[in-house]
Amino acid sequence: MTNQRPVIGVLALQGDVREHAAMLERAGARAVAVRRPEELAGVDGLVLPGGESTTMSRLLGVFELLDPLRERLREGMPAFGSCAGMILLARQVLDGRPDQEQLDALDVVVRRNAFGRQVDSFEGDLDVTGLDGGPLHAVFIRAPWVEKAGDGVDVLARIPHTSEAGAAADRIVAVRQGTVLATAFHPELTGDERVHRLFVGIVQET
Ligand SMILES: NC(=O)CC[C@H](N)C(=O)O
Repeated sequence: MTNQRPVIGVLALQGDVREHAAMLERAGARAVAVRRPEELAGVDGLVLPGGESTTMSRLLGVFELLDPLRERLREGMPAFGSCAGMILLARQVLDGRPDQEQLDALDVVVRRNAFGRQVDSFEGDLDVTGLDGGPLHAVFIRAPWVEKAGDGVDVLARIPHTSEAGAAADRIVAVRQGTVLATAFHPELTGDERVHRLFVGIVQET
């Protein structure tokens, strides 16, 4: 579907739905909210925003989206998960709730609230593979990190070695596996739509 304006859904159960939609529009897509299976059926790709992965996992069940979403991901629908969205897309979560559901669309193990309770939120500049135009300013909010990535997963960004990084230095915070993209941070909050552009490009190529 190269060169067309793709229709990209934003999972609208929780989180920065409007912000993601605005960034997608700026990046050349048409954004629609997805809350029902019929809405999911009509999109070319899906953004899963941040929020609380335990709650979002429960709401996916309540809104009867869990099976249709798994099915579309299995069929290759492109998806971009930010923060809690990254957790949902992962194969496995550490420090999650035993009953939280995984979509298993990314061959990664993520650690929830990985940066520790003292570090609720922080910001920093990251080099992200595939983004032109210099480092990306990234906002982390009770963020996960990728503890382990499978062979088919491209690591796009890691926490840099700085004096304050401590045990977080080198941790993986952005990944791509085929048509599935995920960031531990919130690119919808900084006014820089490069990550959304990358995702719109993935959808157009699919
Ligand atoms: N900003 C976020 O999405 C936070 C994620 C949240 N800590 C979770 O476990 O799902």
